[in-house]
Amino acid sequence: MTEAAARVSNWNLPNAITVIRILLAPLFIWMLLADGGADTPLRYAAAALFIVAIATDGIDGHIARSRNQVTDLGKLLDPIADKVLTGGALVGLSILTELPWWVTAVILVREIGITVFRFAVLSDRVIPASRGGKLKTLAQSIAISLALVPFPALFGSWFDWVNIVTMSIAFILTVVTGIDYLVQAWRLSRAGKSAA
Ligand SMILES: O=P(O)(O)OC[C@H](O)CO
Repeated sequence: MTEAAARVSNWNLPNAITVIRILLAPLFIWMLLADGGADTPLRYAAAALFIVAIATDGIDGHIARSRNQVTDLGKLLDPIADKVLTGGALVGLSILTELPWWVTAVILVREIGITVFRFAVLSDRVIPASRGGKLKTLAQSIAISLALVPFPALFGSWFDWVNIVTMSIAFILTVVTGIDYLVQAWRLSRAGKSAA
């Protein structure tokens, strides 16, 4: 744990917002699947809840920095909250057959992999989200938000292409930033071996 982060209490507003984001995920997934994904008010409500919950990602980080309430717990929990929400949405969309399972599987393997990596090195250091990781989460959030609102039913099937393009960008960024973390992990393990 870093010394500065160790002095700040974990009981603070930014961490509370992050925990609320995690707790909202099961409700969101239930709302998405309850009507079988049909174009009903519940589907729109699920999309709205996802957008509000994922938007707080920037808010908790901003509050933490502006109030000097950055904690190691927050650095660890924040990416987990994002992954619970985005992962839940991707699994939900695949269950509804609106997104191929292989896309969801590759993204989940990357997201779970980096989380395991974060916990594996926890005794040495906390690995915060990289710039690339933040950009990837933004791209995923946009792609998933667009996929959750049944835009093709509203505006026509050309909107399917908007979904394919935005999800492809999110997918590529997910894989590229995942490889970047793998390189980091490899460098860390080499540094550890040469220090031993
Ligand atoms: O790619 P990660 O695991 O660093 O996650 C990035 C975070 O979700 C950004 O808030």
